[in-house]
Amino acid sequence: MKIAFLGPEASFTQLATTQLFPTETKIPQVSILDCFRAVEDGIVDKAVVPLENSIEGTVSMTLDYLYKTPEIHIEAEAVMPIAHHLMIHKSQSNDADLEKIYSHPQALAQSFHYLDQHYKNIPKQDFSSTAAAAKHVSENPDRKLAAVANQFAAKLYDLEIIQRNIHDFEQNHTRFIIISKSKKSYDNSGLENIGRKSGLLVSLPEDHAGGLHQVLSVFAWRNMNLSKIESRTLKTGLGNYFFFLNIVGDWHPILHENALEELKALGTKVDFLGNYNEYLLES
Ligand SMILES: O=C(O)C(=O)C[C@]1(C(=O)O)C=C[C@@H](O)C=C1
Repeated sequence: MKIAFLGPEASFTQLATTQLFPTETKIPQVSILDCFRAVEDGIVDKAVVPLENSIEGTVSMTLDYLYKTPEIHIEAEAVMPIAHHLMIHKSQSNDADLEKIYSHPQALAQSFHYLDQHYKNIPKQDFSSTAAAAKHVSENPDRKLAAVANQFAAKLYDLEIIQRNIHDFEQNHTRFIIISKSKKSYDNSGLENIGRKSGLLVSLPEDHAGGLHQVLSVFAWRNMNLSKIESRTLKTGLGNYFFFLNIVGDWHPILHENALEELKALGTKVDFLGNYNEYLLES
């Protein structure tokens, strides 16, 4: 089996993928979009992508491509603690006169206050992943560059960590999802299972008073507990959104199927992403 992930080696997504699929063939991708494409085109069986971070919120690219590719489902979720470190090339003795700090936009955002306090005037530049940023620093020994990445990237790319744990809040976790075209759910008794949930994408037919209330009442009177509701722009004009919803627990074949039917009867477009396990990974 082939698994795509947002690479390169030593990205946070790779750390998650290795715990979820220790023995499978893992194929790094340059972007989240490439992970979706690899699944869509059948180049891989599954992919692992980040969905949400406890400091910075939703990874909007993942949500957008879940919406755009209705044939792709979620097989499982996995939550992993995230620690960011600031690192430079070993040939640079210190952080004086730093030229630039590179990282994935999520990592820069998760460390925003630290970087603002200590490196306010140093330009920050987005990179496709934290590991790609670390690799770039390692390939430019003569420049005064720094990266925000994890300790495995520092080791792999032979960089010096000059400040540990620079994320702004101690509790920093990222939720990853396994995506595939199969409607199966991923099961792994070797990992800590922390719950079960379903994912749904819902868009309303047109903006009208009480539209969202009607959608939510479908779940409320059936006593279905929502753990997340997020709106995201449809990109068809200001004020047009779709909603990503999580429902806690197992999928009840009658109660839940009826809920889907009722949502459709309200004129909403519903994409059921799956009923799946949530695991806790190690950092
Ligand atoms: O850049 C990486 O290393 C990634 O795996 C991506 C990613 C993300 O998109 O959220 C994963 C976990 C961290 O939150 C920071 C970055």
